[in-house]
Amino acid sequence: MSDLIEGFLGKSVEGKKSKLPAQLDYIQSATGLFLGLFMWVHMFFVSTILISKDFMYDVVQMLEGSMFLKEPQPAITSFAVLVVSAVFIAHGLLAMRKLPINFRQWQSYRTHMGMMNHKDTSLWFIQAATGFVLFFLGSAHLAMMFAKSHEIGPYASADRMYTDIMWPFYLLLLLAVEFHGSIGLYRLCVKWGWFEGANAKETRAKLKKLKWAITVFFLGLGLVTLAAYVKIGYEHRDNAGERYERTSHLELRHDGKVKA
Ligand code: HEM
Ligand code: HEM
Repeated sequence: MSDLIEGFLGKSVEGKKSKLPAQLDYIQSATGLFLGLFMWVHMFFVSTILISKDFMYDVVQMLEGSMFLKEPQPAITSFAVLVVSAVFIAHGLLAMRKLPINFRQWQSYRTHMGMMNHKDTSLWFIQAATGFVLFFLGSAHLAMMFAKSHEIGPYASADRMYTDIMWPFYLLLLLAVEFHGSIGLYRLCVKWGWFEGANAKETRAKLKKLKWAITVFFLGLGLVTLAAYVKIGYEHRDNAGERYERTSHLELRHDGKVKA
């Protein structure tokens, strides 16, 4: 009954407003923070190809449990994808509350943005637009990684980029996620007053510089990594589909021994 009254009047029987919007905002920030930090770790894993094919191969095997299991299990990757997807979906659903949903709201936002000419308001626009792109491309990537977790490796990933012509998809995803993620983390710091210190204005200027440095670093790293996969895919084009074999046969086994 009390739900019904609140549903009609927007207030509880005692006249209090629901705490739910604030709680939803909190969950949105927490999921955003998780995804933002996950993407940093993810970019380091993916860019191991820049060190060597063997190194990327070893890292993939390790993430598939080679240190503990007799045989590496790609199902572990699929499980990790499910966990990340759950957070991704929760974040996307909650974020949708913030998007202008009809022409009137959209017009009003644009007018305010133009009149205020305030950089942080314009940043929100970039975040909403890149979030919309991520909704499609991010979901497709996660579905692909879930279904093809056994096809991750120096050759399998590179063949996907070049022979399966997935590099334009990854280029768009990379641009969207890097801008969205670093703007998001910056906005999180401002929103919750993290690292505020004595002079909030000064901190905001510093945070903004840091945000740009992080965007440039991860975008640069991502582009070089993408180029490396495309190059390997191009060189491997006549043997696309063939799996990578380690060049040196030193391998750390699940029992802790080194196999030659
Ligand atoms: C389904 C795809 C996604 C959509 C639709 C989406 C959309 C949004 C929107 C509209 C906001 C601004 C919310 C506000 O003004 O309060 C936001 C915030 C944020 N997003 Fe996303 N996003 C998505 C995926 C991601 C991913 C993959 C990351 C990781 C890089 C991420 C990280 C963040 C962060 C850190 C925030 C700041 C949270 C806050 O202000 O409370 N998002 N997202
Ligand atoms: C547990 C979940 C995830 C796994 C296992 C995973 C795995 C991978 C792998 C193996 C690649 C290399 C290319 C390939 O083999 O196709 C890759 C690239 C990429 N992923 Fe993910 N990914 C995950 C989540 C995400 C999420 C949530 C996003 C952002 C929405 C994302 C964005 C990207 C981007 C932008 C690239 C290209 C990076 C570059 O070339 O520099 N990934 N991912």
